[in-house]
Parts: sequence; C-alpha cells; structure tokens
Amino acid sequence: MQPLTLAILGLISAIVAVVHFVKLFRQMNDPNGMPGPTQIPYLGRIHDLPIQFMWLKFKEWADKYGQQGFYRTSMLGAEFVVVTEEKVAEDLLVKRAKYNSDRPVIRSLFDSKSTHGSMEYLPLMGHNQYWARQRKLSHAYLTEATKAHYYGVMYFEVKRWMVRLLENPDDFQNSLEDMSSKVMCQLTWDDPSLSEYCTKSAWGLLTQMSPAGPITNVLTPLWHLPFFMNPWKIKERKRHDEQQAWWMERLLTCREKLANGELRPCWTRQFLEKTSLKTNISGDYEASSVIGMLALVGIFTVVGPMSYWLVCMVHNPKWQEAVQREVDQVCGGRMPTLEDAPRLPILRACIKETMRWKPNVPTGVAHETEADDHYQGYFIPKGTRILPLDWAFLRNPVKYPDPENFRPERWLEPGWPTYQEPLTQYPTIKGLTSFGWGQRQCLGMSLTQDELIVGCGALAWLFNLKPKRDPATGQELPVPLDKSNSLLIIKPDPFQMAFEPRSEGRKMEAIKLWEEAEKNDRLKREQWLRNAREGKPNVVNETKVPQPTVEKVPSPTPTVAVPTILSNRSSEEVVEQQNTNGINGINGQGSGLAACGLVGKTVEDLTKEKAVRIKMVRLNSSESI
Ligand code: HEM
Repeated sequence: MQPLTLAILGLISAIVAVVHFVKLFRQMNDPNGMPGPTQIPYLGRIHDLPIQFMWLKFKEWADKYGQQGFYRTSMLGAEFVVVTEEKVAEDLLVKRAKYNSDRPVIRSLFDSKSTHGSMEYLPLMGHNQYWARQRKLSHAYLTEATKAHYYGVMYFEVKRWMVRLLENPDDFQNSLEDMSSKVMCQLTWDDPSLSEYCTKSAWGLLTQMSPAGPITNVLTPLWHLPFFMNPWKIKERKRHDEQQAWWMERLLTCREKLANGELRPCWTRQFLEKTSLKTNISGDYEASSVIGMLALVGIFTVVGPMSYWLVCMVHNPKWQEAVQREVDQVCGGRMPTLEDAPRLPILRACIKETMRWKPNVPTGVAHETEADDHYQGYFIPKGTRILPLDWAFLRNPVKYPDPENFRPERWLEPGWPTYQEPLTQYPTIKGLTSFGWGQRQCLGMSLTQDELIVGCGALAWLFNLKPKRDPATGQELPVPLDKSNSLLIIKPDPFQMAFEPRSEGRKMEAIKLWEEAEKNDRLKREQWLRNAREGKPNVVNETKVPQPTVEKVPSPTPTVAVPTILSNRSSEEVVEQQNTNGINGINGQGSGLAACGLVGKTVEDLTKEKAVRIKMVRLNSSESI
C-alpha cells in the first residue's frame, strides 16, 4: 500500500475514532441524564477514584451531585448508581427488591455469583436458587443460636479473651480476632482450636473480594490473561482450592466424629443429623461451603466494631466512665450477660454510636439490577450496580446532627432525631443501614449485637481503656481515628493502647472466671468422649436460655428518676439517690430500670458543670430486674 493511502486511512480512522469518542462522551454526559461526575468513555471515573478510602471520594461526589439522594458514575464499563439517602435505598433496594437483589461479579473470584453452580460464597451469590436455599439455612441456624444465647460460647470466649488481655495486652488485636474466630469455630464445628486457620482463611477471602485487593478487581481485563501467564488467577486457584478443601475436611471430620458419638452440638452436627434430610442443599460440597462461609463471615465483621470500640473509648473517657458506671449498677459487680442487655442502654448507645461514627463496611455492599427500570424520571439499565453508600447515610446531618463527632446521647435523649423508646429495647443496632437492605440484608445482626454487648460489656467491667505511654518519653502514644485498611470490611490499622485492670479484685475475678469456665468445659468434653467410648448416650442439652423480653415490653407507665450518665458520683451514690427519691433503684424490688436519659445538654456542658441531673423516665411496672 502507498504511504499516502496509508496516511489517508490513518486519518479517516482517527476521525472516526474521535467522532465516536465525542458521541459516546455526549451520550454518557447527557445533561438530562442522572447527575454525576463527568464520565470519560470506556474509563468512566477509574482515573480519579482512589482505591484507598474509596468511600470518601464517593461521599465527595455525593455532596456535589447527590442532591436527590443518588448519582451515577461508571468504571471501565460498569455502571453505578450511588445511593446517598436512606429513602432512595428503601425505594430501590427494599420496595424493588424483587429485581434489585442480584450481586455484581467479583472478578478475582471464580464464579463469585455461583452462576455456574459453584455454590460457595453466600453473601456474594447472585439472586439465584443456591442463594435462596443457603440463606434459608443460614438464617435458621443463626436464629436458633441467638435464641439459645449461642449455647454459652460467647461468654466462654470472652472470658478467655479477658485473661489473654491481662496476660498480653499488647497483643490485643490478635487476641480479639482470635476470640471472634473461636466463637464462630465453636458454633460451626465445636472446635475453637481451628480459629487461627479460620481467621487466615477469612482474611484471604476478604482481601480477594475487595476492590482494594488484587488489581484484577479494578483492572478487570487483566483477569482474562491465559492461566499460565496470569499470576492473579494462579494465586487465586491455590487460595480457593485450599479453602474449599479445608471446609470439606471440617465436614468429613465432623461426620466421622458424629459416627463415633463424639461430635457435640454445632451447626455441622445439626446439618448432618437433621437438616440434610429435609433440605435441598445439594450435597457435601455445598453443605461444607455454606457452613464454612458462615464461620468466615462472622469474624472480621465483628472485629471491626469491637476494634473501633477500643478507639472510641480511649478518645471518649467520659462515655467510658458512663458505661462502666452503668455496668456496675446494673450487674452489681459481675460481668454483664445478655440477660442484662435491656437494662444497659448506655452500653448499647455507645456500641451503636461506634458503628455509626466508624462504620466497618463504609462503602456498603452493591446490589445489581436484574431488569431495566426508571427512577425519578431517570433510566437505570439492567446490570447497573446500586451502591448504598453507608458512609453517606451515617453522616447525614439531618438524621445525625453533629455527624463527625461521637455523640451516644443521640440514642438516649429525647429531642435527637434518632431517639426511640423504650430504652429497654432501643438503641439497637438491628436495622442499622450498615447491615444492608431488602432481601440481601445481613443475617448476622443479632449475633453482632450480642457479641458486642458481651465483649464490650466485659471490657467495661474489667478495664480502663487508655492511651499507652511511650516508656522512653512518658508521652501518650496517639490512637489514630482515621487510619484503617480499605478492604470491603475495614478495621483500624495496628495501634497501641493500654488495658488497665480497674482493680486487683476484678483482675483476680476475671482469672477465676476463666479458670472455672475452662475447667468446666474440659470436664464436659471429657465426659462426652467417655460416654461415647462406653456407648452411653450423650444428652444434648437443648434447653434454650430465655431471651431478654424486650420485644414484649408493653407501653411504659409509671415514672422513676434515673440519674444522668455523666454524673461524677459513684454507683453506690446513684443507687442511694434513687432510693431516697422513693423509687426502686438498681437494686430495688419488683421494678426494673427502664431507661437512662440525658436531656438537652452536650457532653461538654455536662462535664463542665459536673452536675448531677435526674431525668424522669418511664418504667414498666411489669418488668423485673
Ligand atoms: C458489624 C457487623 C456486620 C456488618 C456491618 C454486616 C454487613 C453486611 C452487609 C452490608 C451485607 C450485605 C447486605 C446487602 O447486600 O444489602 C451483609 C450480608 C450478610 N451478612 Fe453481614 N454484617 C455484619 C456481621 C455479620 C455476621 C456476624 C454474620 C454471621 C455470622 C453475617 C452474615 C451475613 C450473611 C450470611 C450475609 C449475606 C446475606 C445475603 O446475601 O443474602 N454478617 N452483611
């Protein structure tokens, strides 16, 4: 071909490309289309969406383009509607859940949606038959465990954690992860010794599925390189196969133990003995996956808020004192249990505020639309990803005035938009936007709430959580508020802090509690094995620990005085004050403390005044402590 012909062809191609690009650019940035940042054809906004702290950029765009509670963007051809107001999430993900409950593909996992029948990762599955049956099974197991107060496993593991904190406080992040993992390994396979591997396995999957994980989750075309020259696929094949083999090994080990009469109650036993006969779970592979996934999903989800609890308490010593005082009053010097939860509104408020202030899934989890749709006059094509941006919901200044600060009183004082009664039931983290929406809403809300109540309650009972001092300079070491990883489920970066036992007595009590619990557990396990070997029946103790009766509490009637949490008085003085007011105080007969109130003033005001304020609150006469 002649050079001139070549040049002309080149020029024509360039003109066609430019025209096409301009046309596409105009199409993508139609002034009548859904608002959002300017889109570049093919790239979308991939160039300026940071992988680290992605939610902050999404929020920045929300402030600019999200006046209607949503905006659009795109990344390498994937269309997004980012939802920034709860009302819109309700409309799109709850009311239209029928066709907005699918999941986007996660590129760096094999068959993440189980479109091709892999049946492995329930939370990531498409809106398909595997998801439906696995969700049903998971829901049933979690509900039963919740009703049975987790068969005592949570108390046991929290006691172990307290002693590990006493022995090696500097290792608190590891021991926290291990505690959370042990709870899940016990519930799943009745074997806390599996926790270390399980935590590693959970971390591997979490990293692999997060945009901030392998580059192939963002630059998706790289995933399609041939296997032999694709380091990401080779690595993932290994991770995946090991995880699946481990899950299967767990199931097979449990089956063998069950045959020998050695398996104590756990979800796998429940599956092998009961569910497998009635369910449409397809067989061992699927069963080992759904159960294994349940174990994994409950680790870092709980570690996040529990770690942020530590951060929040160190930064807000007044609230820490308030929680300690409440725990002391209500529990009379013992470690709190779930039975106490209705009478611990300040503890629950601080937990909820921790999750609001430092959400651990800040971007939210995307749903994918299964049909073309229109919303508020805008077209939403099938296959669009709807991202409920939790960071934006939880920083909405109308619902959460002063959103950038830790203000647990927003859950305790009438006058705040989020205040709800009765305080025996509210605040509760159940239903918080962080747990997602509609048919895909999280199944672990109760487990999370309960583990946080038991874990954070125990911390308040035993420790003063404080900044650590540099041994050389004596200066307090900073506990950063804004340093975390950027995975889908986040946790603070490693930091240092001090765990000071509140008294020698409490310390000794914690050690004693753990020694007793451990001994009891050992004896029970030994007895179980002995019975199995001798062919004696092992009685499965199915007795359910009664649930706190919060749901059944009728409208409160009489009123009693309850002290503000920010009083500087000791627990004893507070009880005294209540009794002299002619009411049944914490230790009173026949009535229960329904609520604590904090009306009107800010923490700072109250702290300055060092005032003792009494608020009249309603008490349900039918409740007893
Ligand atoms: C702070 C703790 C937790 C947070 C913030 C959280 C958040 C979420 C979110 C955002 C989703 C997706 C919802 C949606 O797509 O709209 C989800 C799903 C799920 N969560 Fe949680 N979660 C937590 C704890 C747990 C725990 C402890 C468990 C179980 C032990 C659990 C089990 C699940 C399951 C099985 C799903 C999948 C539901 C489905 O796809 O249908 N979560 N969670």
